[in-house]
Amino acid sequence: MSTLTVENLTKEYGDVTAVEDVSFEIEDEFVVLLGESGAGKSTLLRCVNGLTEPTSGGVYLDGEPLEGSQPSVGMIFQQHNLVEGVSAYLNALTGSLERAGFVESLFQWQDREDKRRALEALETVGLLDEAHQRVTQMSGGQQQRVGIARALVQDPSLLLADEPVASLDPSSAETVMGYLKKAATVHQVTALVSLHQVNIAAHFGERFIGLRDGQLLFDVGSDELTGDLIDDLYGDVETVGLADDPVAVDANGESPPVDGDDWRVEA
Ligand SMILES: Nc1ncnc2c1ncn2[C@@H]1O[C@H](COP(=O)(O)OP(=O)(O)OP(=O)(O)O)[C@@H](O)[C@H]1O
Repeated sequence: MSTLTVENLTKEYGDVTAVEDVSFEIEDEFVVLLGESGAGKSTLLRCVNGLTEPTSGGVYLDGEPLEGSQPSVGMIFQQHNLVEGVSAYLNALTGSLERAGFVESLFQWQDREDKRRALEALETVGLLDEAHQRVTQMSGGQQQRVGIARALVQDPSLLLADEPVASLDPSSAETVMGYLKKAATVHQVTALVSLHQVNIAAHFGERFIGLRDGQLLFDVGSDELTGDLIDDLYGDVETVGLADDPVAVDANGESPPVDGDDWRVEA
């Protein structure tokens, strides 16, 4: 398990401040990043994985500065970014490219260890039986699970996901999130996942970081995520079924339903 430290992070695009002086530290947790469209979630994740250079502030993994793309950071995108026309297995195997570099990987692909790791990752996401199926013949949810497997093959110590289930129907979204959480747990990887579906966030998150207009609005545990906080986060957006009680657990200590309209923010 690793510790991610985000320290006074600011990112400006010309006159637009996408992320403003955000600080937090996460360790051994499955953390959900919440915020409406334009709140700065993608920019924050891109600064953490080195795709975007911060204007000021820093990002550290286990105390070491994270600069540029790092193999220790696995990323799962909304669009799966898979290699079309080849199998789930070969796509999972490309995760080793991130770890070893392209030329080395051409040789390493003969490496039993990488092959074993790819099959193991596909098993983690429940796709071992489909390992040799072409990804273009798979559903959106299955493709995203291949994306998770690919990130695992990279052997990261930090897993980032930017709206990983935004394009999926509620049932597939729940399935994919279940596998994502399992992947983080089994591989003991700290995870930071941006989501806009509050119901799914409440079901899977262990901690919630809310961004509004680029600023950190809240950083709370699952028993502190209230309807009021969600209202603050989404402003005028109507929330359905959110009480003042914590949304992550009900009176019986149960998580709210993932399906169903209750708990969902209506855009
Ligand atoms: N490359 C860029 N150039 C200029 N402005 C940008 C760029 N990327 C993001 N922004 C701006 O920064 C702000 C935050 O955008 P960002 O994409 O990080 O938000 P978000 O919360 O991820 O939104 P969404 O959920 O819609 O992706 C927005 O005002 C956006 O227009």
